[in-house]
Amino acid sequence: MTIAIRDLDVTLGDRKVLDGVTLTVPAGSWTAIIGPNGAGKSTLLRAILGLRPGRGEVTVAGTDPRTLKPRQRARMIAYAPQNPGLPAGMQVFDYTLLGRSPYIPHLGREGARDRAVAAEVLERLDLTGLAARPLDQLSGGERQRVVLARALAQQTSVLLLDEPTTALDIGHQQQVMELIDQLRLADRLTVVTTIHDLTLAGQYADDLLLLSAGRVAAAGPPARVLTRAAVAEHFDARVRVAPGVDGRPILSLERP
Ligand SMILES: Nc1ncnc2c1ncn2[C@@H]1O[C@H](COP(=O)(O)OP(=O)(O)OP(=O)(O)O)[C@@H](O)[C@H]1O
Repeated sequence: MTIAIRDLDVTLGDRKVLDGVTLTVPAGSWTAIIGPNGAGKSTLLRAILGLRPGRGEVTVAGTDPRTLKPRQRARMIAYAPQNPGLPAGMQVFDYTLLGRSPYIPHLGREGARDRAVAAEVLERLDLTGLAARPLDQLSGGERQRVVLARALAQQTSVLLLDEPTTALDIGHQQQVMELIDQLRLADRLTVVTTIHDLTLAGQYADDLLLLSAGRVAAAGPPARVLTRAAVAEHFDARVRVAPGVDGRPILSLERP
């Protein structure tokens, strides 16, 4: 499913948080939204979900998500927020099963297939051993993977992930990014993630969108967007940028 945004303005309170944002994410591709704190990255993800009113065009597979009922939307788009409120006391397995809600009839119960999907997702995220653990007894990184598990259990064609790797150790970062990439290739998922680790973003995404103060500062393949000058200008950081083995940029901080 292709995501298309044209000239999107979003105002929150009295601030214009997104200003004339245009973005196309072709079906089956991965775009990472990067930018400094407060640039509008999470707001843009929520706009793709149809949860941020704004002026301009937003479509997912030709449909404006703002016109969808929550259940319809949840069958099309899965969203893993940055810091979701987790129901304390609920077990990991039951929380993951919530991802199946859009497929369970009203007043109905989940079926064997729903339980199988939840179990499989937990297995792929290395969480099977935690299935019976209450959510309030998880580490930050475990919690983050459980939120992703719930989103993956929705089995949608579009996956929106807000900072999916921030709390993860390097091994789990790699595992999560590889898993997202495998799912994308196997099921032709369209993926949009916000991400602060610029090298990680550049290693996995087809395209990067650099937001700065609500505007698109640069967009395109990682090597074109992640330049020393752009990082200096928009993040106020000094970095060295070198091409990795596959030509994708590797950034390292330089001490001033
Ligand atoms: N409900 C709101 N009302 C008013 N301003 C808001 C609201 N939500 C977010 N903002 C402001 O909008 C701007 C963009 O916020 P957003 O969360 O989209 O940034 P971000 O790029 O995801 O930041 P970060 O990297 O820190 O997560 C920020 O300045 C924030 O303070």
